[in-house]
Amino acid sequence: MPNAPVIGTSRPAEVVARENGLTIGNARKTFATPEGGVVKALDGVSLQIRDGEFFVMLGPSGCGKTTLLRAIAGLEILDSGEIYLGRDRIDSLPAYSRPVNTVFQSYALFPHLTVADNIAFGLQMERVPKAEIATRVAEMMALVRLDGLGGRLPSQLSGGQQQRVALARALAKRPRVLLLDEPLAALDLKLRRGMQDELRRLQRTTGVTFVFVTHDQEEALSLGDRIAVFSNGIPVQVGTAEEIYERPVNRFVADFIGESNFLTVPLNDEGEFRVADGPWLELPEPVFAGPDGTLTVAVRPERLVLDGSAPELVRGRLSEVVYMGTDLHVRVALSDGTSLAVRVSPPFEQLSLTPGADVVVGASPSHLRPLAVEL
Ligand SMILES: Nc1ncnc2c1ncn2[C@@H]1O[C@H](COP(=O)(O)OP(=O)(O)OP(=O)(O)O)[C@@H](O)[C@H]1O
Repeated sequence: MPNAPVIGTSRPAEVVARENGLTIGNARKTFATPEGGVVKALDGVSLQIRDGEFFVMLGPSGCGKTTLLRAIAGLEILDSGEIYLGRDRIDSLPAYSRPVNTVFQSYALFPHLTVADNIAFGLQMERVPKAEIATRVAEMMALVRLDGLGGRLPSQLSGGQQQRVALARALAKRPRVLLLDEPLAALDLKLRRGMQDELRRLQRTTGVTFVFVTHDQEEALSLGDRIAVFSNGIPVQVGTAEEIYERPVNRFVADFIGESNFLTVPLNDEGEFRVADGPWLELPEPVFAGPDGTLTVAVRPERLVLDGSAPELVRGRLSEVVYMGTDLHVRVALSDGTSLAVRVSPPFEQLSLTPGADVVVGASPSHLRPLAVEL
């Protein structure tokens, strides 16, 4: 009965997950520092990256992103943990026999080889037949829009074009996973934005799984199907750009991605909170208060309003109003001495927002994010 429905599965979820994508299980890596100390670069990382996904690893400098990328590539050996590609365990394979390829920030092109020869290099090493190499090089040059530049040396190309050669070279071997370590960091802002569009297009066209490391949160939000935010050697949150921006799991994520107001608020017996001398409000979701009876609520400046269009959060006095063209950056001083950042979008002319004016700050409950107490 080939078409009989399959009802349920007795296989554990992790076994099913491992059949596809890239699975990292409890990866640990420490380094001895020259000063005689020890750094935990990876402190028990578990991640499931899906086939054909644009996956971004984001975090501040030193949080372990590059170490994990290098471990996937085989350039770093884990102290413990496992890496699977589909059902195959790859963490004990030498780098050259893993079906992954890496693009570095430095491009690492061969300066004495032409663009076409740079792209062909890996294929020649694998003894791919000549005719096949020629076809694939032409295909790759078209893919990264470098037609006509095959005879040039890297030094005769712009930074953006060199980066395209590096991408073409890495994709020519048709890896299952392409690892990208801050590949756009050396480009100026405008070129960088252009290359981000290009990378998304390349990823969609080829269907290759991209694992992309960056410390630039805007880049991460614009590129990633999903993003892992790293801190101190572990991913603290994994989710879509929207999930991470709108529902950060803790203060670190709320602070690292975008801008947030962090309000320390008391909680009463009814489970309500208030900001400074504002009205008592219901919590949008139940959260435990810290030992001192307070909790932290995060709210984005652009989610606060001054025009009465959302329920009152607190009253205050404008202490600063900065005109930024597309919006106003405003600070509101509260009775308890704290100050709130608020972004006001146009039209703001009727609101008569001048320093010293009394204002009512409003917020919809769904935009208030109580943060779990960090133990
Ligand atoms: N070969 C090494 N020897 C000693 N310490 C290392 C080595 N490689 C990395 N580290 C340390 O391990 C930690 C994680 O480094 P890693 O390069 O993975 O961070 P990162 O998040 O990629 O940072 P960046 O964005 O600055 O590259 C850092 O504290 C770093 O100093």
